[in-house]
Amino acid sequence: MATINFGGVPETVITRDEFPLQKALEFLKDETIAVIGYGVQGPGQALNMRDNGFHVIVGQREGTPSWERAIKDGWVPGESLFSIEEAADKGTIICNLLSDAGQIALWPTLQQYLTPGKTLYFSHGFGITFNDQTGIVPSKDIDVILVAPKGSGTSLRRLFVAGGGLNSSFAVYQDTSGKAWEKAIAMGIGVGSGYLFETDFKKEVYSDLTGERGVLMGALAGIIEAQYQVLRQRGHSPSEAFNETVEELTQSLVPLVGENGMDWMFANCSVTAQRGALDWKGKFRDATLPVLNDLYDSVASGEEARRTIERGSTPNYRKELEAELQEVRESELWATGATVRELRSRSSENVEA
Ligand SMILES: NC(=O)c1ccc[n+]([C@@H]2O[C@H](COP(=O)([O-])OP(=O)(O)OC[C@H]3O[C@@H](n4cnc5c(N)ncnc54)[C@H](O)[C@@H]3O)[C@@H](O)[C@H]2O)c1
Ligand SMILES: CC(C)(O)[C@@H](O)C(=O)O
Ligand SMILES: [Mg+2]
Ligand SMILES: [Mg+2]
Repeated sequence: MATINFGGVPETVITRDEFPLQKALEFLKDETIAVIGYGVQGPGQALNMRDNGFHVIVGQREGTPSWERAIKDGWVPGESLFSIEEAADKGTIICNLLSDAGQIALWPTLQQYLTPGKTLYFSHGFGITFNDQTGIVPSKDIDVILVAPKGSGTSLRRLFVAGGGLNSSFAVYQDTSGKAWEKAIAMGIGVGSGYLFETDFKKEVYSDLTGERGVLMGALAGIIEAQYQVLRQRGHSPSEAFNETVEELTQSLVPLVGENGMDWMFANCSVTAQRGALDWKGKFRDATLPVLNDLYDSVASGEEARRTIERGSTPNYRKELEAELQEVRESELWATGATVRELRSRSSENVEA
């Protein structure tokens, strides 16, 4: 463990220096890690752990697109790819990576295989924190741990393949073995985390639901739509509106923020831009603070969980989602985006040629 100063606040984190992969492998050498669910996190975590040398099996519903994808990824039916029930039976660490709504439906099944001494692993505090709605109440004779990568499973895998790592939080909910804390860290290292910071199940789910509904996804998508609309209504072309709203954000300015911070991005723009952005930053913060507080209240009251469960449990959910995403994709804004991306790849081909 290392105590590191985060903007003046000391925090304890774990990196691969304090907990090397070899130590994680040694710690989990007798465990069979069963990754249940092969959606987005499932593949990222299962493949990273397999490549890191852990004993991993996958449990997924046969005949689904995810089952076929697992085969393409090298999981072998009957050897390392099983039905959910069989994998849960064989596994000693059961990674519950079904969708959060799917976890509710599958809980009565999964529960039967969580015999004393086994470990139940989550990548989200959702099921446990909102167990008045999910019914997920584990028995007292198992360890219950969490490792939550702070990003998409796709990024978790891409960064791992590129030799990097995605930061994750970790938490222990139940420690019956006396080893749950190290187990969680070893799993965190195994799935390819950069550094690990400790949390609890409730803080993980409150911050995660706020982040994805807020700046990371919901607010980002909303503010982009609003600015594009203003520019279009004031007579700007789709190219101009899209470039000034999205393309420059993703291709030029946000990478600079990621590389060296907000002030570095500001420092690399004109005085005109810096002055205006610094003047307007406060207005945007003040305008959105009440919305973000409403959002946090809605998370903390369980309302966001209720809506997620209600929508995510309908049999038509995937179809309805696809219709919503299609509407986004086919809007003028994002259709312009597709064309701009196309032109982007053409210009990089020209550079390579
Ligand atoms: N998507 C991410 O990158 C991400 C990031 C961090 C944490 N998480 C957490 O990881 C967990 C898994 O998320 P995900 O996005 O990979 O899930 P997902 O929505 O992609 O679903 C995962 C799998 O669950 C299966 N499934 C869903 N309902 C089912 C049911 N009723 N019966 C059987 N199988 C069912 C699906 O077939 C799919 O293979 C969740 O707790 C999520 O909050 C996800
Ligand atoms: C990738 C995210 C948004 O960080 C995750 O929280 C999710 O639910 O998919
Ligand atoms: Mg989330
Ligand atoms: Mg998240």
